[in-house]
Amino acid sequence: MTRGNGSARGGTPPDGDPLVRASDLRIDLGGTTILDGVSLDVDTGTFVGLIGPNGAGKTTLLRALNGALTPALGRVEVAGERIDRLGSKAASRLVATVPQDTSVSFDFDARETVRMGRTPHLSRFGGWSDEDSAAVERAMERTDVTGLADRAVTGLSGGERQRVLIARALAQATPLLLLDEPTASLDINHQVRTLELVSELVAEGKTAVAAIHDLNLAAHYCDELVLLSGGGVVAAGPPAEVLTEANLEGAFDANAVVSRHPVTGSVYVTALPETRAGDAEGRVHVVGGGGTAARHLYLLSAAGYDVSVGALNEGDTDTETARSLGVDAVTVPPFSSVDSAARDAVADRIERADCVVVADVEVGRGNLANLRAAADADSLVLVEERPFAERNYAGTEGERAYERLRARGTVVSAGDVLAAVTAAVEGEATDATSEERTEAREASQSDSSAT
Ligand SMILES: Nc1ncnc2c1ncn2[C@@H]1O[C@H](COP(=O)(O)OP(=O)(O)OP(=O)(O)O)[C@@H](O)[C@H]1O
Repeated sequence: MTRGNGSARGGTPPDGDPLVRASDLRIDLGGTTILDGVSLDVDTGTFVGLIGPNGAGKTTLLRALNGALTPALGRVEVAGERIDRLGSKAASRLVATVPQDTSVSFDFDARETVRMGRTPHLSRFGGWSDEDSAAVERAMERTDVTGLADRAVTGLSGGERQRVLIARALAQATPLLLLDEPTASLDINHQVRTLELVSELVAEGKTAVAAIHDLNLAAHYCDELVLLSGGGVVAAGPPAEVLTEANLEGAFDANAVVSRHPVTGSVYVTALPETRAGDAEGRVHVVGGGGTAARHLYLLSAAGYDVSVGALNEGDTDTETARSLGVDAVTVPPFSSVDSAARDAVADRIERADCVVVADVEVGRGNLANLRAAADADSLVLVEERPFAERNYAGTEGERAYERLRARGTVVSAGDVLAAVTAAVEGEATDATSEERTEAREASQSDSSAT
């Protein structure tokens, strides 16, 4: 992107330039360098999320972007203007900030607080126009604080006060909106409503930069993320490029699994608790799919078992979980059925396993090969969250295969899998006799060869 030479007119950057350009910033506070070598371009009409661990410098960067802090090196331009060289009124027409700390010392009511947002637009004589009043009422409606208008802000809850301060920033009608932890004190409904509102404003042409701790909200709502850590930018770009397991481990020192949210499709981060690898010994193969195996893969791996899973389709959430846990996954391409190579690979895993777990899978054609293969297991644990009798698989091949497994496996609920596997691996018998196992295996083999 080339740099323009012209200066801003009415909050618009010179042609083709980003609205915000921070170049090679170094920021020192209290004699310590907090950020160094930080550069950031934010195009008009984008919603950028600043993420990073506590103390990474998100607030510090926002304060540099609004001109409250002057960098030791580098510069911040908003709409082509050096923000630290503008007078406060001119800067306040370009940038509105919703601070992290919403405590206020003044005893205004909510409407008066929102009206403060209009100050940079008032004439020298303080004339108050219909447009100013309309901007205040509109900002209060959009942040759902009209009902609080006459309440003293000091008497509002933290979340209510935060929404009033967002309204004040909206009333300021600036091209750039900076928000420091805008959802920190909000209930789940107002978290979503606030970020939906920011998204709407961005769709209408505003530009927003927000420090957001909740990585999943950030991934869902922001166009781009900037990951700060160790005094600099570790990664920047679309959420899927920034929220990788390697980046999260490097920046947060956290063990996290990155997948897609099953409902929204957004990148989804699950932080896993710090687990010391358990000392369980043995091999466990899991049959799953569609997320049914994920929890078992995690718990069995954490317990110390050598875990394999499959066959799964590439792209299945269980495949992604297996990959991030380092679990051996037998896979086939998306939407493909289990081919002979995968069948052999699964048979090999099952033969070597001390126990096979069949997750609460859909019993149907997609899993038929896996269910039949599981019949060869010496020790079998079946997970049933819904009673089998309530499922309507009457007469299908899947049901026949599954019934054979049931005849010889231990049926448990999802929470009991680890205990059942441990009992099985340590040699405590499943509730089927060896005679039943042999019969089931023979029936399974004759069934397989018939199809
Ligand atoms: N006035 C100051 N003097 C010295 N150090 C400061 C000052 N203000 C902030 N810091 C330090 O700068 C670092 C960055 O702080 P900052 O508040 O920007 O981080 P943050 O990423 O917003 O953190 P959090 O997620 O906890 O809100 C911290 O180590 C903080 O202690």
